[in-house]
Amino acid sequence: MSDFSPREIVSELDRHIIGQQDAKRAVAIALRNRWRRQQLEGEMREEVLPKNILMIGPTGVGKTEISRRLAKLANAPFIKVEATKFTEVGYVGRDVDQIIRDLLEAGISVVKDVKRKEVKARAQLNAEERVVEALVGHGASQSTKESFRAKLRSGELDKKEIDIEVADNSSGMPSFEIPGMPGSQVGMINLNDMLGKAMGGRTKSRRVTVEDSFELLMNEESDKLIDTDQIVQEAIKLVENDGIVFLDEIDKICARTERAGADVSREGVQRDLLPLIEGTTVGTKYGPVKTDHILFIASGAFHVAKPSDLLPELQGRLPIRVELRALDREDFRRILTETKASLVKQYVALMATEGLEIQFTDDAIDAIADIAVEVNTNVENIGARRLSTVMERILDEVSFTASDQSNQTLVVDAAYVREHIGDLAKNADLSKFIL
Ligand SMILES: Nc1ncnc2c1ncn2[C@@H]1O[C@H](COP(=O)(O)OP(=O)(O)OP(=O)(O)O)[C@@H](O)[C@H]1O
Repeated sequence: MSDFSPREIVSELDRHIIGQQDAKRAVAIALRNRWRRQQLEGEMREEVLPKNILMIGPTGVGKTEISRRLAKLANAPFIKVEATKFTEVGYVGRDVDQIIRDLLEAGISVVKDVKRKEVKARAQLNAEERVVEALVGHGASQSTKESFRAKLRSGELDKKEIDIEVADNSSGMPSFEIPGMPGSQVGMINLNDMLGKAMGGRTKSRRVTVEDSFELLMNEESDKLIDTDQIVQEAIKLVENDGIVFLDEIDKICARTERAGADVSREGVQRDLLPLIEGTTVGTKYGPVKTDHILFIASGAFHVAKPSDLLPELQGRLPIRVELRALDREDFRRILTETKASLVKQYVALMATEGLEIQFTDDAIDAIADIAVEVNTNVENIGARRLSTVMERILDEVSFTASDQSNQTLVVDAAYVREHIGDLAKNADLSKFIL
């Protein structure tokens, strides 16, 4: 859990996302409130529920990005789910609880990463010991071992091939799921695990170079040092207290009174989601997970349906409303140049690996922003996502030829941009396919 103040959270988000201050502010408060809750004791701590957020705004303006960055900042487990996934044909009560199971898997990865880092130094030593043994054999004297260890550390032996024993995870047995049974993973017997344990963990011998053996052995050694049960317990706690679920396209599961039929299932989805948001306990193969304090960020364009079309109970559970505005030309300019890993910076860095220096002039940035606005207006407004397709098109040729252009400099100016987009942007039919 991070102890950033709301102001610090916003300024951290500012490095990646242009504008949308209201949304940044709302998520910053939500995150800080979680920290505040953790400082409370006893009953009060349980009583304080998260103030879930409803983000309203067109596609591609930063709704997901803000939430994802927030989760990263807090090292919180995060998943994005399309609410409409549950209205697809064949839905028949598809398990919304799966959201929480997936979130727990995300939580387990977060905890595992942290633990792996903690034990890295020890795992490294253990892995080294195994490589030395593979090189000199069990019976070798301490002094032989030491001299090989020194050679190993100097990288002298990197290319030498050795045989190592690693765990054999392929049991030859296909894993299976029980189709049509929601929640079938709960308590499902994992045959692979069972067989693995019964046989005391099988190993197989592999011939690899010293260099490659390290990664294999490091993973194995760090997993040995980490207590799996402890990881699961910590992950469950992390998910319950810090988990964030991003529910996209919530407006698409609003029931519109005039079209009954298909909407029955939509309202059904809202009803299914409600307990998760209100707080329930979901069974997972690792144990029960309480959802009371998980933060839900719902989002939608709400072009047709309005937030007031949601079930009243759901409206009540999404008390914080923030609007994200459509992006304009100036925003596009700033997204291209000011964000930490902007597309422009990414292309410059990629081409630099080939020894080709690319310089974007100011008027090139203007031109790219203009084209993105043009195509968004004429074809379909997909927000900042348009920048990726436009940039890809402009740099298509140089991406192909960069390998033959080392030690050169390419200046991308407005003329270059126009030349490589040509009339595409003006031709709505063509742009539909290419941009
Ligand atoms: N305001 C912004 N600043 C910087 N980058 C942005 C901004 N808005 C969008 N982007 C970029 O555009 C892409 C799409 O944005 P994002 O996934 O946040 O869309 P969204 O608003 O969640 O839309 P949808 O509801 O369709 O998922 C991302 O790669 C993101 O980095």
